[in-house]
Amino acid sequence: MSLFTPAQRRLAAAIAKLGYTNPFHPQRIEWEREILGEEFSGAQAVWSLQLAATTPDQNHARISAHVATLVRDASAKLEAGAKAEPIELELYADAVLYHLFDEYRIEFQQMIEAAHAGEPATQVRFWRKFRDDVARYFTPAGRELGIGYDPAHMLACYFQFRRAFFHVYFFIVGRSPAAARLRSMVWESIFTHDLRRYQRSIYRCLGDVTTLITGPSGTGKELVARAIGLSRYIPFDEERGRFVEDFCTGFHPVNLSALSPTLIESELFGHRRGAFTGAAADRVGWLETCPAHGAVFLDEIGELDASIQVKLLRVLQSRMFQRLGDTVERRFPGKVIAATNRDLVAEIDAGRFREDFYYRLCADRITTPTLREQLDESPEDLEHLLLMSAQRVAPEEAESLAGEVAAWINKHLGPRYPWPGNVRELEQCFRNVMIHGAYAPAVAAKSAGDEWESTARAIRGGELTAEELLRRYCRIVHAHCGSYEQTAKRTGLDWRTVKKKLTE
Ligand SMILES: Nc1ncnc2c1ncn2[C@@H]1O[C@H](COP(=O)(O)OP(=O)(O)OP(=O)(O)O)[C@@H](O)[C@H]1O
Repeated sequence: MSLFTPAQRRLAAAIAKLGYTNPFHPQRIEWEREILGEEFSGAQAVWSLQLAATTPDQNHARISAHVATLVRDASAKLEAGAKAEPIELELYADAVLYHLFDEYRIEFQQMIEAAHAGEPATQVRFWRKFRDDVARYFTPAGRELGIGYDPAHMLACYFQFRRAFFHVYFFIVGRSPAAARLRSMVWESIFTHDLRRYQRSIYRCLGDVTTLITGPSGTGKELVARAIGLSRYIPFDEERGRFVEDFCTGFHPVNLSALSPTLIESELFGHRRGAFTGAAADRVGWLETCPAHGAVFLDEIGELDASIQVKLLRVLQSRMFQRLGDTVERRFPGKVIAATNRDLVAEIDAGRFREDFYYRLCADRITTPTLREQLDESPEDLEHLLLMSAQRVAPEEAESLAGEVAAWINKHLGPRYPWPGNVRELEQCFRNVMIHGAYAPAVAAKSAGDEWESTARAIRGGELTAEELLRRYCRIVHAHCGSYEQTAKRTGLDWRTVKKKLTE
């Protein structure tokens, strides 16, 4: 007896693909469409938070119902003693994994929300039930099917997927392809592009890989770092029925530009009493307190003193460090996430950033898009982001408040305003308009806007030479991107040419 009907087999094959797809990649929508055929509804190109949505996403609920029926039918056959081909068992296992993830979605979500409200997120009350469910599907009527599975690892992976989804979906807002690419990149940074391989083996070592986030100020680099840091794999201890660490306590941001070199060293490496003037007692640094499954976030890494770059290079290379004034070798067990709005390539060129250090940082790179870039692709994101701000302060009248601020922006700043301070500036603009009924942009912002207006006028009048046009275009793009590297990428020029155009 075959485990599936031909239609079920097709469904199981599609589910196996959907279950392992990056949920923030447009491919996911294609699989959903393939599975649901005429039942598919909606035309969203990418999956993003619908702040003003009145109807929930129906596709997911429909697929879940199909998978539940498929799993129920197949497991009943297996319980009745049906034999299945290895390929069928593989498809069955994938469908069960998808189904169980769905079944426990709410429990995981509740754990995450409770953790954000201050409760420890280690104890798993539903562990025994989960383990029994897994056994029921994978050893029907006590029969070994030969499907290799470890319920504790499954639980750890499920919790990680749920956390990653939560931190990426609910916090990185925007419907533009640029925002979608960012969410997709963050997901890859957590799970790689091959989720099966990640679950099999890579989950053990991804903490050794440093993530470097670059992008202009106010574009969400810390948001991205937090999403990655709070979504690390945390093993589940089945003896004690709890996760070995609390994910909420595993993210340590250190703003390197706010501290003197000595303080940075002391914050990161710790010190011994008397190591420097003012070191009255021993101090344990972040590299030492960071849990094995946590992360230290080094913000503004481009500002780091050369002598500390050397020390950190050693940590990234060998994972070993010493407290200031101490000779004992200690091990850093966590992950490093670094961010900068500086153009590190230009910094290397200027002799301010070590090349060898850069190559230790750049194994996993993520670039955050400017707000202008997002609005160029999806102008309605302005209102969407304003809605996010409005919901924080006045949820009951968020839509009208966001609409009012959007109208003010369109009237007074115009739809082409460059937003040099990015989403952070938009948030400040929102507050200013809400409080004072107006917002005055900074001088730099105005001049970037003026540059655009005067260039547009000159183009319309056919007044510019090709040289001057390129120079001005580079200046406008640079005002949006904030770095030579990004400007070069956007314009297709070499970054040295960009630099020359900007300084001519
Ligand atoms: N895509 C986004 N979705 C939602 N909020 C965002 C997004 N990008 C930025 N923000 C918000 O903008 C503000 C600034 O973000 P964040 O501090 O992460 O920026 P940053 O790039 O680290 O800035 P800096 O380089 O100045 O440290 C935060 O309130 C953050 O929540």
